[in-house]
Amino acid sequence: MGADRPPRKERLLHGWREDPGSSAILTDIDGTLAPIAPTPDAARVPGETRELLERLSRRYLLVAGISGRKTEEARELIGLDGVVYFGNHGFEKLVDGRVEIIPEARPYLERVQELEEMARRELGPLGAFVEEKVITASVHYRNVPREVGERCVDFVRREGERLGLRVTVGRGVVEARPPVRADKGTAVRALVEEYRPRRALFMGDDTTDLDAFRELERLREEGLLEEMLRVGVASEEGPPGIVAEADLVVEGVEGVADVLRELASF
Ligand SMILES: O=P(O)(O)OC[C@H]1O[C@H](O[C@H]2O[C@H](CO)[C@@H](O)[C@H](O)[C@H]2O)[C@H](O)[C@@H](O)[C@@H]1O
Repeated sequence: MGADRPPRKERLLHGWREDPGSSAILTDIDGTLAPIAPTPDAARVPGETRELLERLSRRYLLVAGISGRKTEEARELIGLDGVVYFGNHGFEKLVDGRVEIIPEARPYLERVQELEEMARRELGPLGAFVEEKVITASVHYRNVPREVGERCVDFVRREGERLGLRVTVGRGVVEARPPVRADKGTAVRALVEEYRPRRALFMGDDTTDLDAFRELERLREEGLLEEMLRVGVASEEGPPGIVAEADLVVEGVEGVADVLRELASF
């Protein structure tokens, strides 16, 4: 019997392929769709991945990009109108072509700006890159020596805490955000409540993607989803939870492309 069983990936994706009209495909972008690049502006979503997403967005109930990037950049990277976009780790979404920041986060705008400016002054001269993101702050240390990277993390942790912000560490980046209940998990919940899929999957590679994984599980426990799937993208840099909490582990963006091909093979 074992020999005739379809491979694990195929079995796990069966429900999605059989019933695309009730199925949601939710995905992170950097490190999941787009290979990690030395700098944020050098990242690209491969052409084949975009074509697959385009086909999927026409067939499935929902395809959404839920990114740590600013929403406009998430939109630009995927480049498809048929996809729904959330940016800044769930603090923003694209509504009718306009970016909406969640209202609870607005009172923290100045503090995030303050942190960004301090980081630019203190860490910029050491080679760190401070991305301009408005409602969250990201200090990139991929291209600096290890000790400078540690200094970036310490600095953002210390100053972020002083300003009352929440700090997370990702792949070559330390980020600060308003301490309100918004993350990739709240974005997943909002989409499930709006589109009412029977099943939803999320694909991700980094720290803030774990919020989406955990929310999917809660949604299934609450009965809002019949089925869910957490696709973890393994990498040397990613947090261990991405593999430990995933139902399906794939290797890098090539593994993600395989999942998309499988979902698109109808
Ligand atoms: O949630 P995501 O869509 O994965 O966004 C997470 C962060 O991605 C970007 O930074 C990462 O990708 C860069 C390009 O490959 C890389 O140079 C950097 O080291 C990574 O951390 C983006 O620039 C950040 O704003 C996102 O938060």
